[in-house]
Amino acid sequence: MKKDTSGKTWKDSVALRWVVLILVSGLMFSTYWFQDFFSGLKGLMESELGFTSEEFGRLIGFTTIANMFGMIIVGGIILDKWGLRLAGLLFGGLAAVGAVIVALGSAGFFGEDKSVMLNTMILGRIMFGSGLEVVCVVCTRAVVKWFKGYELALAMAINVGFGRLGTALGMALSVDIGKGFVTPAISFAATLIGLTLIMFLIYIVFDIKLDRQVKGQNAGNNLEEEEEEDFRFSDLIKLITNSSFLYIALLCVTFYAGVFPFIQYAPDLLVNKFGFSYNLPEGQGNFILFGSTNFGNTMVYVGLFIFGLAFSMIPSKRKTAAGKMLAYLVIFAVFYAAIYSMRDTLSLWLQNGPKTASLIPLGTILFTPIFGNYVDKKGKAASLMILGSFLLIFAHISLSVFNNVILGYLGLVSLGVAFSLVPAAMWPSVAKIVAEKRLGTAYATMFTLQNWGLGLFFWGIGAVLDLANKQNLEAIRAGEMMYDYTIPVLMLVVCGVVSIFLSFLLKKADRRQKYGLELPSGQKPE
Ligand SMILES: NCCCC[C@H](NC(=O)[C@@H](N)CC(=O)O)C(=O)O
Repeated sequence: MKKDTSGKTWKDSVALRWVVLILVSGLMFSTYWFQDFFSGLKGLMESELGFTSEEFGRLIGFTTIANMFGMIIVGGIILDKWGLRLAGLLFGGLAAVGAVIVALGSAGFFGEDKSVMLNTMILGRIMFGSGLEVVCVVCTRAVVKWFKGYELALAMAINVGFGRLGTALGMALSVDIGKGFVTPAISFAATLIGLTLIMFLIYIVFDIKLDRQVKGQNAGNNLEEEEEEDFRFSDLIKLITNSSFLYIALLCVTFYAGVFPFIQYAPDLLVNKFGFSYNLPEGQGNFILFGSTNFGNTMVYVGLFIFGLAFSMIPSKRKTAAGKMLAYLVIFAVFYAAIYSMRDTLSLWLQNGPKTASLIPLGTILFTPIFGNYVDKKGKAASLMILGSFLLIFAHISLSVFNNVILGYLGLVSLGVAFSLVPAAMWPSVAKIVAEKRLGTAYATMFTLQNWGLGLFFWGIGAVLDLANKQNLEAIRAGEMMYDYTIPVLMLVVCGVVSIFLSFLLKKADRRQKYGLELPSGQKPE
């Protein structure tokens, strides 16, 4: 093979970096899809499989169990020892096998008794959940490896954006994909993980090449290879005794416990509380599905939108003010035309529970990079976490105690904004508090704690829902009454209140410890 003597590596090429980002983000897309798509199927799981709300909650809650007891730490250690290629394959594979077991369990492959079906599906979800979180850490590491020194914050936001897209599409389309049945929707979601594992295999080829190039460069320049530090328990102790890290880790638990579990129940809440539907009227509103008459139009809009976006991203030095204005104009016009031409479809979508709820993660794809950019340029990360926690409280109050659909929409919007603000401010702040070589340990610790909150509320909302509606369960199952979601959602207000408290403590600790969380990226406190 010819030796590259240019001194450049594949990560110095913009095009190759973005190809790598797409290849790696595939696994984020499919695992987030599988994590969240059950939310659109809750009604169907009750009517087809006979699951209660508690059983639905148990099924999604158990996804976190292995992670609560150290699976992510084990994954982190394996990642340190074997590298991200093997760890990605191993944990991506585990997620895929778990997903297949869920699909087989739901089809009655292991037995048609309800408890056998539920337990085998739970087993599959536990395996899937163990893979999911380590996959998230592997993807973050891969993005850092290729984008450090380049567009790291943007790449991270886009990587999480792929995950959110998976969540949104999984929620919105699973009922249509299943065509009234649970198993086809699960099989589709499991197949997605398999397909994106193939994308990861292609990524491995790129990764091997980069490693060889870097090794060659280092040998040529007589440089030592940059060693990443392995996971150490002493690091963990150091981390949790750092008050800023402790507050941000606890905030990660309470904030995400108020969001991810809610998303699993949001479509069902909209159906039961505000009279939304689970299904669209026959043959209408599915413009996004392949083969529909509007598919061509949609693709034209998507193409133009990408063109505008790409043009606006050309560095300002190489672009005139008029060019910049033109790019924004293209984006705005395409957006307006798309919304206008899809108005009939959209009004149908806004009466459908899963599709309306999917707008929460969909909105974050746009807003997270915008807030991320604000944090990079202006700082104020701790203050934005306070604001995000406040919006979380507003969202849950307006979706629980009031019975007004407009307030309900406002609640969903503020939840979407909070879900963009806090992650955009939180994850770069962790990188300010923790030294880069300890970031792997920091993420693994935060995700482990986070899984305790998630597990509790994934299950807890379903269990409290059954409990609060105990007198009417028979009538609800017979379709004569609706679930009352007031108490389960009101519980989540507590998550918002504790989050505000923690973000204030974080801001105060940062003033003392001087990590510069309120300052723009790269600026250090005096
Ligand atoms: N660079 C870190 C990105 C984390 C994004 C964050 N994901 C999580 O918190 C995961 N533990 C959740 C999961 O995988 O289910 C997010 O905002 O999605």
